[in-house]
Amino acid sequence: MKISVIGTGYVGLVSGTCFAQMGNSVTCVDIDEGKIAKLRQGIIPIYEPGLETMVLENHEKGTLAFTTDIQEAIASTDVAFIAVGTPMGEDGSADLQYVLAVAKSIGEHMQHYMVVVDKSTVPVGTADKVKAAIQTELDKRGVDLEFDVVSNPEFLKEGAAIEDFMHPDRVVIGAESETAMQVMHDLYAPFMKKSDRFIGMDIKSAEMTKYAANAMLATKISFMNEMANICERVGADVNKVRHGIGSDGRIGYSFIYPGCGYGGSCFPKDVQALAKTAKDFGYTPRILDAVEAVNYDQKMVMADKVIKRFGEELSGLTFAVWGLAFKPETDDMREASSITIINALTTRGAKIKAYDPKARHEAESYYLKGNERVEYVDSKYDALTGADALILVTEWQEFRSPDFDEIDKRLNSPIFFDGRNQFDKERMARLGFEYFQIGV
Ligand SMILES: NC(=O)C1=CN([C@@H]2O[C@H](COP(=O)(O)OP(=O)(O)OC[C@H]3O[C@@H](n4cnc5c(N)ncnc54)[C@H](O)[C@@H]3O)[C@@H](O)[C@H]2O)C=CC1
Ligand SMILES: O=C(O)[C@H]1O[C@H](OP(=O)(O)OP(=O)(O)OC[C@H]2O[C@@H](n3ccc(=O)[nH]c3=O)[C@H](O)[C@@H]2O)[C@H](O)[C@@H](O)[C@@H]1O
Repeated sequence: MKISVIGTGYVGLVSGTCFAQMGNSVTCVDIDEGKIAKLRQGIIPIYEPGLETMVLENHEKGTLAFTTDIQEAIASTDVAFIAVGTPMGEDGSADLQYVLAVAKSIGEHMQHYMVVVDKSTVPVGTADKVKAAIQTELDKRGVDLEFDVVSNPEFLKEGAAIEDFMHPDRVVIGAESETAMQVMHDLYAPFMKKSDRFIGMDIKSAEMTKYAANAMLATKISFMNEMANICERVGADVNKVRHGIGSDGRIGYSFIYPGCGYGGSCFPKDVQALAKTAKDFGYTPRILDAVEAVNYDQKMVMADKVIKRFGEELSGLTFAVWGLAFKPETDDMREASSITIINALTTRGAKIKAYDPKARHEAESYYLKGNERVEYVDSKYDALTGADALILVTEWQEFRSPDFDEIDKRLNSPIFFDGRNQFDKERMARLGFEYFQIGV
């Protein structure tokens, strides 16, 4: 099939590349000229395992093209995906301006029947708005063209995006017409050779499915963080409790890791957007509000432990921070807990020596830009030299079996704050560390 993917970010670039990998002819469109110029030169603007090789291969083969010209891209397109951002607006709702701008452009340039697929995460009812925006432009042009708008929420995780897209748990499609449903089934069939995991439904339910999935996952995390905070106060160990409850198949082990809060571009904004939708429709979403409130506080838990140990005034102290990205295997720092922790400590006068395998550029150029108390270093051990304690924020694999002698040697004293509960507290005590975890 001939496919256009409009919006070449984490979702658009991964989706477009995976569709090309399956033999489709794909054009990725973006308004960011710098991004498109880089991609044309074979420079991948984000870090995502496995993505670079696949982009380069398909770009060379001619199955994956990049452009800023939406008119050219959709001229011969069967299916156009909208994969632009839906950031959080000031009142918590999803900002649809980018989605509707793309819909308008599609209406301005469409030449034949097309399936327009909304892959961005959007509130229930957005497909109707997309349809109306396209129709308005067609009416202005005085042309009578048929098109279908379909909802196809994306469930990939950053850091495992290629794997998730190539082997999806499910493909959810909300469509009104049989033709569109069939087109989407044909497009995704190669990704579901083992078993058909295609779930067709009405559009509103598909839109809602995306928010329900993210809200459920965020709820599991906030629930577990709340259990951790209770464990800590009553003298229990949340790591043992996690094992104890995860073994129940009804609960399961996934997404019950306590930590210093969830970040990323999706859970924080999607939980709040769903809560806003609920309120707009007259329902008070008590669970969603609590999930968000627990997470807001959780991002401060590690900084609070540092403050409790060293005092409110941190001038003259230096802390090594391992991990800046919101999770391992990505350079994405949107809503990362590291931002809250670092800002809380530097506001109290501390200096930070930070190391992240991939997110340094994002931190330096955007998310911690201007914070002159942060120094970036090129290795995890360099961060420790002369520091008063180590704070682990993101559990990259290279932090899992560190050389504890080296940590001990380089730190002023062996004090370790572990925001992702990576180590056994008895072992850390034997190694001579003053070791702080979450929920223990
Ligand atoms: N990042 C993730 O892991 C996931 C994101 N999503 C959802 O997918 C959507 C996209 O998210 P990301 O890929 O993270 O966003 P992103 O911010 O990485 O990328 C969005 C891209 O759209 C481009 N864009 C904006 N307006 C445009 C226009 N009029 N024409 C062409 N390009 C335009 C931007 O320049 C940017 O490159 C969001 O709704 C998000 O909630 C869904 C599942 C996973
Ligand atoms: O809509 C989206 O954008 C995506 O949001 C999440 O994916 P992502 O944000 O990339 O990463 P996750 O692996 O879900 O992690 C999110 C945050 O939760 C935290 N987390 C995760 C799991 C856990 O047990 N505990 C925990 O604190 C992570 O550290 C991270 O900060 C969902 O997992 C995807 O299915 C969804 O498509």
